[in-house]
Amino acid sequence: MISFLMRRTIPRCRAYSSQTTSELTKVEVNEKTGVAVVTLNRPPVNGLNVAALRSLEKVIGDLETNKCKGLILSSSSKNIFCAGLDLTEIYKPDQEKLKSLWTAFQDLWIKLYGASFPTTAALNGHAIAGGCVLALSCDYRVMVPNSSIGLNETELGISPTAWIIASMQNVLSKRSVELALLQGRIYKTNQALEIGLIDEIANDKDETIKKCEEFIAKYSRVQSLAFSLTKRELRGKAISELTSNRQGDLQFFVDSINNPSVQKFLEKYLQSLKSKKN
Ligand SMILES: CCCCC/C=C\CCC/C=C/CC(=O)SCCNC(=O)CCNC(=O)[C@H](O)C(C)(C)COP(=O)(O)OP(=O)(O)OC[C@H]1O[C@@H](n2cnc3c(N)ncnc32)[C@H](O)[C@@H]1OP(=O)(O)O
Repeated sequence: MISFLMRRTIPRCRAYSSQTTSELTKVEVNEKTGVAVVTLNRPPVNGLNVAALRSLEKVIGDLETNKCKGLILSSSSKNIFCAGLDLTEIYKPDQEKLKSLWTAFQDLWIKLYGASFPTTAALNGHAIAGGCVLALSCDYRVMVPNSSIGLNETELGISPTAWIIASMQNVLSKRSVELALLQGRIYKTNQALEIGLIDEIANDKDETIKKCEEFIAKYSRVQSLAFSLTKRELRGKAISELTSNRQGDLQFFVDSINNPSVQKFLEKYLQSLKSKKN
């Protein structure tokens, strides 16, 4: 359990206190503001396996319980926010693990997209596929230059499900969503800003966090209850639709991944990622 001790006398530079929940997700809470920096920590690329997804979900649940004032989602990697689902878990998958993976991703999205407090993504690097979904689930995105963000699922041979489309529609124009998803397009930082996929550019990781703090501070005069009820009104439909069709959504994912042409693509894709270094 994360405890929130408000010691207003703590100097600014020492305000964040480390409260590690698990090695996979580090949590630091600013004791002055009640804002939590949650850092994804699964090197090398923060690939999302079941443990990483569950760890982040638990942290968000704890932050809800403790009436967190805001969340800044960050990464311990130098140049990668999150490379999406762990590809090694979806290539030649164990069927039970595959189901657990998608169920954990659904659970995490429901908590993050529906969080009752302001949420931000401090994108200190690439945010691809599932990594982009995490960013889209937040209320605000700040990214460093020369990074990439987008949903490349159609390139992988699969189609995004309704709740993922809803997350993108929440942020982009209808036209931009169509282009982004149908082309499986990955955007560079400046292109992402142009279409509204991110909200701001920052020079480095520290500045992404500072800009996220500034965004969250804008809510200091907003009543928490009014904030959460309004957010629920705005986002509740997409969440209810997934909640009432979790099994169908899971089956769609499992069938998509088990499709032989998707497996064939994944084999080549993984090889191409590995051979980049040679
Ligand atoms: C599949 C889906 C679903 C159906 C449902 C529909 C919609 C769902 C939408 C949300 C769901 C999304 C599913 C996914 O998230 S699938 C994951 C897709 N991710 C990617 O395509 C990203 C692939 N990675 C990259 O493009 C690059 O690695 C990078 C992130 C740009 C970073 O580049 P770089 O800094 O050059 O690092 P490397 O490429 O050398 O990578 C280092 C190391 O990490 C391995 N790796 C990279 N990505 C993954 C990954 N996602 N999972 C597991 N491992 C990964 C890479 O192979 C290298 O390994 P070695 O060091 O051993 O060579």
